[in-house]
Amino acid sequence: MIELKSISKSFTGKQAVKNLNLTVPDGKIFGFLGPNGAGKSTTIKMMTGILPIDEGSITINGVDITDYPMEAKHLFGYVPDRSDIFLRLKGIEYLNFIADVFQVSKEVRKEKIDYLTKSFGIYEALDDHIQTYSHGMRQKIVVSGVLLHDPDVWILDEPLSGLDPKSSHTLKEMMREHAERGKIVFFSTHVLEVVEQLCDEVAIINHGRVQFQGNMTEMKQQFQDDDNLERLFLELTENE
Ligand SMILES: Nc1ncnc2c1ncn2[C@@H]1O[C@H](COP(=O)(O)OP(=O)(O)OP(=O)(O)O)[C@@H](O)[C@H]1O
Repeated sequence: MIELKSISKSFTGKQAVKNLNLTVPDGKIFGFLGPNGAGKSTTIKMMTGILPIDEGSITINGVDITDYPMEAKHLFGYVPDRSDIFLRLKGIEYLNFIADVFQVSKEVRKEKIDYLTKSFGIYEALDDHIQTYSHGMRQKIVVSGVLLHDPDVWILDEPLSGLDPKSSHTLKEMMREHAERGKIVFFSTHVLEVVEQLCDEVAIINHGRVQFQGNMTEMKQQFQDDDNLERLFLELTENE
């Protein structure tokens, strides 16, 4: 379970996240939906310990990210919204580096690297530098790195953007399998359709606050009953 308790974050006077509460249960694909600038990435950066939390606390499977950052970071894998990291490494060097950090054995890493990179169609590019990869290929190598060490909790910031339809389908299947194993898949998106297709549960964020949390049926009902949510719905569908 992931728990965010009354978290806030400001940037030079502007409050990006406001007293936000969220509980993400095990065994679910959980969508974090909101328009551009809603506060999704800022929240995710606090969940992953990249940004310090101004107020409030976050626990990942009971481990506080501020008090026990190393333990917490072993529990999750994170795909950032921008995948332009370690550009000077070759794809295979990056994956071996991640496998070393998370102490994945030689046999397991070979099998997983082969499986993941073949599934995402980047196996042939493993000896090239990440600098030469397209946005989608960079996304795929980062996703492969996360899945390589098999973390219980997946935290994915706009994971499907930039993926071709086949890889997008592959990743969605992997997300479903992970949730079916009782684990957490938490991902952000500004595309309502993705949430409708994929999620068991959703939280809708706007102007740094959670506007709604529930399952798909409840979400549709709320969209009909609530004028503010209906306006937000129109904003979200405009992006599709
Ligand atoms: N480093 C920063 N410095 C100043 N303001 C920031 C910073 N990061 C985010 N913000 C502001 O905080 C607000 C929330 O941004 P955030 O990136 O969390 O939104 P988002 O929901 O992830 O949007 P998108 O879908 O466009 O990625 C925005 O108004 C943004 O301009």
